Amino acid sequence: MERQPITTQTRKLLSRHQIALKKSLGQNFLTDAHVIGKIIRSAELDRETGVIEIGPGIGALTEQLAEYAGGVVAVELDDRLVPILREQFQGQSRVSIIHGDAMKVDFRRLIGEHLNGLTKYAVVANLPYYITSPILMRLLEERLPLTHIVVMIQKEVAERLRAKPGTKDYGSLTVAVQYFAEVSWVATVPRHVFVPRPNVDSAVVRLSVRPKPAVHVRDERLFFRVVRAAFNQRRKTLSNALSTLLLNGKNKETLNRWLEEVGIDPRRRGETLSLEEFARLADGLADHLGTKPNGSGC
Ligand SMILES: C[S@@+](CC[C@H](N)C(=O)[O-])C[C@H]1O[C@@H](n2cnc3c(N)ncnc32)[C@H](O)[C@@H]1O
Repeated sequence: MERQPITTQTRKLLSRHQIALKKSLGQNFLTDAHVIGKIIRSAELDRETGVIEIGPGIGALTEQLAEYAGGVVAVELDDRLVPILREQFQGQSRVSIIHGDAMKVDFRRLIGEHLNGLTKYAVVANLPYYITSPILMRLLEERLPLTHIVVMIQKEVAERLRAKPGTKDYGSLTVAVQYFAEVSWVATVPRHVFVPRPNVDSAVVRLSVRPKPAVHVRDERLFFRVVRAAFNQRRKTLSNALSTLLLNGKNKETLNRWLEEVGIDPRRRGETLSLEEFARLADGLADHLGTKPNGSGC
């Protein structure tokens, strides 16, 4: 019922401002109030929660975030949309519109400047799909004070985030995201609720950020190097994939012995390893290669 008005509103607004949407900026605007409702409910907002929104577009989601959250900082890259947003939220002290690139802005500073005094922080967004993986990794790796992230992303990528070992969707993004957060599926979203309609279906997922990573590792950098190496050459055995990376292909026998020491069969493929096994493997290798203090991961 409510779909028609939002679609009409969106089209009218864009045409009034003579804005042709840019595919290169991932501009597919959400026009379904029910889907917006699902995102909002999953975000569990209250007046103590500050929200960072990435890519507010013309503000359909922003409006609802402002209704329920204690404050909203919305970061939009397209300079044609920023004045429309500023006009729309004029006089609403809880909403700050920032013109900037979500891959570059200093989120910690935005929280300090615009969401000061709130006690919880979340990211809620219908993401521009071309930055999905790097922005999620950025948000998680920087260890921002976020309790959760609720995002609409391409369904295919959402499947990768929640994948289990040994499946085709399981990859380095899965391991990295599940290391930092617990992933839950909120909703599958068909392509027809967007203007313009994208070529793929979408999904809303919630990442509940873990107070501590899912597994303890002694050298986080090495852990992520091992994960990347294992998936870079998915069809290779661990023995082959890791010896290329860690030992320039030399000393495969030594590496096999190290793998066996931690109870991992060198003939296995990396894509079959659970997070716990990757952690055990990385810690075992750290014993032989030396460790570095834990710092930024991937
Ligand atoms: C999928 S649309 C979502 C729009 C709106 N939130 C909605 O749900 O209808 C993505 C938005 O992100 C903006 N965007 C694209 N790249 C961005 C970036 N690097 N930083 C911030 N915003 C970006 C686009 O201009 C667009 O407004």
